[in-house]
Amino acid sequence: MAAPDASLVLLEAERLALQVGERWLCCEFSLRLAAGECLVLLGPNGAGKTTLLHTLAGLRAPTVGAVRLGGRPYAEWDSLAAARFRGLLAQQQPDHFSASVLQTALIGRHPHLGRWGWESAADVALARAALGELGLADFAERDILNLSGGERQRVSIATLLTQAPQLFLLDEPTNHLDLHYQIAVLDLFARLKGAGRGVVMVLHDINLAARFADHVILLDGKGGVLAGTSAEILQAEHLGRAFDHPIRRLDADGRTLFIPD
Ligand SMILES: Nc1ncnc2c1ncn2[C@@H]1O[C@H](COP(=O)(O)OP(=O)(O)OP(=O)(O)O)[C@@H](O)[C@H]1O
Repeated sequence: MAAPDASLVLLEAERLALQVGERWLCCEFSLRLAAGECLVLLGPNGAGKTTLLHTLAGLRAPTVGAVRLGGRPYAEWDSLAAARFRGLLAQQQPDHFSASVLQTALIGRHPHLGRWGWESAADVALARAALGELGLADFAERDILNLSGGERQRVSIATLLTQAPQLFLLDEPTNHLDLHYQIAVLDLFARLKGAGRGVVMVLHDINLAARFADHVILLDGKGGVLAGTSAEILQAEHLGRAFDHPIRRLDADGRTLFIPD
């Protein structure tokens, strides 16, 4: 794999603040994600993680401040070019119609297709390879309406891999996944990060955040934000305050673990 070009800034947010209705989800903060880095968004239910992720994805405008993708505001991006640069794994997949797993994974190629929109043999090969990465090689002809929750989540991740963006924005990527696939999926994104991609993900598991994050943004659900390196933010005191529950830090075999008291 090529060494990451850390000088390439994939995503920046400057003096960002977000409001929904009358409520401020977060006060002003800034972030900068370079190629080869992983940022994890943490916080209690309703704190604003998905809203922040969607703002970083350019799906909604910030209330205050600016977001830049690859150095340019979203307004200066053509939507297809932006879809080739950043891809979003949404929290839920609204499936209304039958489609095969392979057809679904191929949706990831849409931003790359030419004028007539036909997928080539190379596109199909990419989709099949992505399904293989997620342990779905034998699922290509299955109907997405008949999959288990974890299988459907893996198809969504395969679709995002098929899209092959520079920057991955993941809303709870471990949703519905068993222990094996939680680690397998996060290891996969760690490898992509090592190859120079960027990763921003919402997680609920503090220990997975400790294992995979370089940077953390911790929302406390009352408008407060802590942003910094993983070591700076993942401290029992900060976490306990944000989650409104005492949390203890344990160090075992060179690993840090956080457990609720
Ligand atoms: N369009 C909207 N109008 C009003 N309130 C909204 C809107 N969108 C989101 N909210 C509220 O904003 C808050 C933040 O929602 P968000 O989905 O970003 O939280 P979250 O941190 O991702 O939560 P969870 O951990 O439960 O997924 C919630 O209280 C939600 O009800």
